[in-house]
Amino acid sequence: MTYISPLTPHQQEARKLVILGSTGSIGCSTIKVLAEHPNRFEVLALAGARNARRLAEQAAALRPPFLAVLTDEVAAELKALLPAGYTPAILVGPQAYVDLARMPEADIVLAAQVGAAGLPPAFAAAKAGKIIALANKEALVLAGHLFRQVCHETGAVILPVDSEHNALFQGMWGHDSKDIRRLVITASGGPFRGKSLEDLRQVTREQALAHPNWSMGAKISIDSATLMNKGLEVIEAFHLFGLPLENIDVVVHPQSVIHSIVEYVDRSMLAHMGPTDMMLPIAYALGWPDRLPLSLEPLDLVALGQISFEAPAMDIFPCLRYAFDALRAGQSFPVVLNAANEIAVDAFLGGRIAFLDIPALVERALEAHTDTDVTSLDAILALDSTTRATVRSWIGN
Ligand SMILES: NC(=O)C1=CN([C@@H]2O[C@H](COP(=O)(O)OP(=O)(O)OC[C@H]3O[C@@H](n4cnc5c(N)ncnc54)[C@H](OP(=O)(O)O)[C@@H]3O)[C@@H](O)[C@H]2O)C=CC1
Ligand SMILES: CC(=O)[C@@H](O)[C@H](O)COP(=O)(O)O
Ligand SMILES: [Mn+2]
Repeated sequence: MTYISPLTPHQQEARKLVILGSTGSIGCSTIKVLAEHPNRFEVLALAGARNARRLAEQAAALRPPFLAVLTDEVAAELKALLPAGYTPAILVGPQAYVDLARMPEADIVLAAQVGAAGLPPAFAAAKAGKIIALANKEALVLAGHLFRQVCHETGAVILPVDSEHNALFQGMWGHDSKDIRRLVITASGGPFRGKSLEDLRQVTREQALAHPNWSMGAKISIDSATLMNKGLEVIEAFHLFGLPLENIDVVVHPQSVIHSIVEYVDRSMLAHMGPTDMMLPIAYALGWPDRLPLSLEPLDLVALGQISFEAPAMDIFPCLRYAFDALRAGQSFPVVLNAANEIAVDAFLGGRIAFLDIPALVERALEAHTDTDVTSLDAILALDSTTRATVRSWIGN
């Protein structure tokens, strides 16, 4: 397995962090974790994209020497918002994220940008042999096969932040892979669990964004509503943990208090339970192999009363099935799946297509595709780009 840490336990020196996507939902939860452990971490860099105001607030509190944003306009806005006397270097554009991800001084890169834009920096961190606290699941969906090879070559370590994978990692830690029979990824079922296809024709953007248990960014919230999030997570688990796809299952667990389950060869199952708060997996990844205390409210089991499980309704939410199919069909299919999904989700959020057009566009893109070579980052990014253009042309924008 590629995720054995080179760090010694109970390391005393402050770990130097680069936080990519600091202005997002995961980024903000990360900053709350840091506030509870000010002496354990030193922030070298914070990177947002367009939210200059939030980045300025974070930077004013943490004073990192480097900041990054997507455009010159946002950089100018950011500069004007910084406190007097604090003059960090402000880097601009996609290359800035790559440069920060491979900074020699950095111990850990937290990769929390949304979408395929997160791939080049996460890949640069892997090539530079960093410890990567990975929230950006899309990076593994597109290039999991390349990460595996690069981590092996450079000694880079991927510590999963995605709650299910972090839970699985906790259940696998200390075990040889021959001890593990099956990984069971839990799914909330999203805001439309139990709905019929007829019901789904009518749903609005606001209904789709209203996740029953988690507060998250817009794109992943829509992915949860279509079950594409769970599909992406199956592909993520496949690459992270190296088990055959047949040994990875999904079960709907509407309460989202069991974050995932490891089944061992003797058929015992270890379920990871905890509050539905991303501070928990973030702190585990940043502190690993130590476990950092957090001031979260405990899970009140008596108040919770009951937990339940059911099979995912793949006939109503076919995106989950498309992800399994894409992984079986060949290495380039998940790239197409992801690109089509990103364009479709963006169009849905922009009011240009209906909810059920998301799975329809993904299916059409997969059907139109024949397997191509994706053995380099450039080839992956090229396929990502052409798929986006094709799906945009279908939508008509
Ligand atoms: N939120 C959650 O609870 C979970 C999230 N994840 C994964 O973590 C990642 C982040 O999710 P989340 O925090 O919810 O997303 P958000 O939309 O809340 O935040 C996205 C972050 O990425 C930045 N960003 C947006 N576009 C670009 C771009 N083109 N280039 C560089 N940076 C960009 C945003 O900057 P700005 O806002 O400044 O424009 C922001 O910092 C996703 O891959 C998601 O699947 C995984 C598990 C749980
Ligand atoms: C918090 C987290 O990790 C999300 O990926 C979450 O799992 C989304 O919920 P769903 O189970 O509804 O996709
Ligand atoms: Mn998840």
